[in-house]
Amino acid sequence: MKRLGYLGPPGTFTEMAAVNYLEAKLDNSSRLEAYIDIERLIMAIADGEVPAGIVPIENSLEGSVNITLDYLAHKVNLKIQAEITLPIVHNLIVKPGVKLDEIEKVISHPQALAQCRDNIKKYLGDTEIVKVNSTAEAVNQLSSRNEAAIGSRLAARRNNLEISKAGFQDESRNWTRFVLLSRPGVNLEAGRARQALAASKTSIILAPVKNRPGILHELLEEFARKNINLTKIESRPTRKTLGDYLFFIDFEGDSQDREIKEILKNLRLKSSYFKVLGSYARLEFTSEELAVEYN
Ligand SMILES: O=C(O)C(=O)C[C@]1(C(=O)O)C=C[C@@H](O)C=C1
Repeated sequence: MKRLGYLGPPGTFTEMAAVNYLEAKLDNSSRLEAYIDIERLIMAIADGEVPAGIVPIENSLEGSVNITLDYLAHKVNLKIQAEITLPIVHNLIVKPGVKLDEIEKVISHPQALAQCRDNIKKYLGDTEIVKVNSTAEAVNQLSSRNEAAIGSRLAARRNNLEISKAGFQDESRNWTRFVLLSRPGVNLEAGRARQALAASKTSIILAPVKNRPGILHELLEEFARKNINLTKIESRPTRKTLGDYLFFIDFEGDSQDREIKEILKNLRLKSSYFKVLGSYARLEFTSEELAVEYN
């Protein structure tokens, strides 16, 4: 692959996904390139500035990363080449020696702030909340004793900061799903890997032909009839009319399988918008399995 874009700067959880992905692929020659926000990274892949990139797409506490879904639906034609799932541990990070009652402002990425919503209230009350492009940007920005950032242990260590509270997310079990994106026609999954990386999941986006009773049921019945397990269904606005939706559907199986090809053909006939985002391998890491630990 040689160059792999990720949501940076160094110290983000997306960097952790990228490093662990390359390690699983036994790839020690690709260079990581940090992009400061998800929008810029996705456009850079689409424009051919970087051959591939890793972005967050869903979290177990806060749900979808909408910017990623919306760009994949409306702005670009990219393929998902792999899925990487990681456990996420957030930390409340401060200048050395700062006590909780000194903190007047908390800085982080909106997903991280949302994953820690209850604990922010519980420990910091009605503190000011500042949203930035990534958790690592928040940690890098921390400049006074009245501020705290939410981010990775690695980012705290790199900036010589202190962890005031580890495991600051509202539920101790917390995962984020990331996807590896590239332009169509690129096959990044060939080659060596620490584990078999066969395509085992497919993601599509569709809009039903007509908004009428039972249409969603009809579409989903295609999967039920062939005993195909759906792993996610999510709706996002079409951006045309209020009440019109695109459905993002993930399911188990490879779009090259005969049965799945047939399902996709039938769905396409019943859709006014239809896009296959790709069939891809899933890499799921537990904290023990992470080759590179950022948490
Ligand atoms: O800001 C980061 O560190 C990221 O990698 C982004 C991101 C996200 O957008 O979901 C990744 C993992 C966590 O869910 C929190 C933030």
